[in-house]
Amino acid sequence: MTTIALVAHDQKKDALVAWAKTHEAALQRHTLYATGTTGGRLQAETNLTITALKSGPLGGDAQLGAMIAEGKLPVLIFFIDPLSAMPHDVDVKSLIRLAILYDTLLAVNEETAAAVIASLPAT
Ligand SMILES: O=C(CO)COP(=O)(O)O
Repeated sequence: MTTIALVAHDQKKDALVAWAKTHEAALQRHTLYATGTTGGRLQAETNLTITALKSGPLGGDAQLGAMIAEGKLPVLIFFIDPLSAMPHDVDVKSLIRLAILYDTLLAVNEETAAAVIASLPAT
């Protein structure tokens, strides 16, 4: 069982929910976290059990960054919107920076996320 965080910007939330439905059986074997709005969507639209943190712009990205820094989050699936300006751009950059710094498995699109999930031990 691996701890995984699922995060999507607004324009990518439909894609993440669809991806999570496709990979629901695999995701169920792991401990799941999400930022607030992403987590709410996943809780409403899948059968996954998810701990929802604060919404990204209100500190959710920072909470995930802290988990990474503390060695508590080895996998981050983060569907980033490359076409919209974000009020919390510094938080987004910080989260990505910490994921790189701590050698976190980081997926930013469906294909990479599928490969990451497939690489995790099932138990
Ligand atoms: O803003 C986010 C990531 O940067 C995601 O936050 P929400 O899931 O609360 O929309």
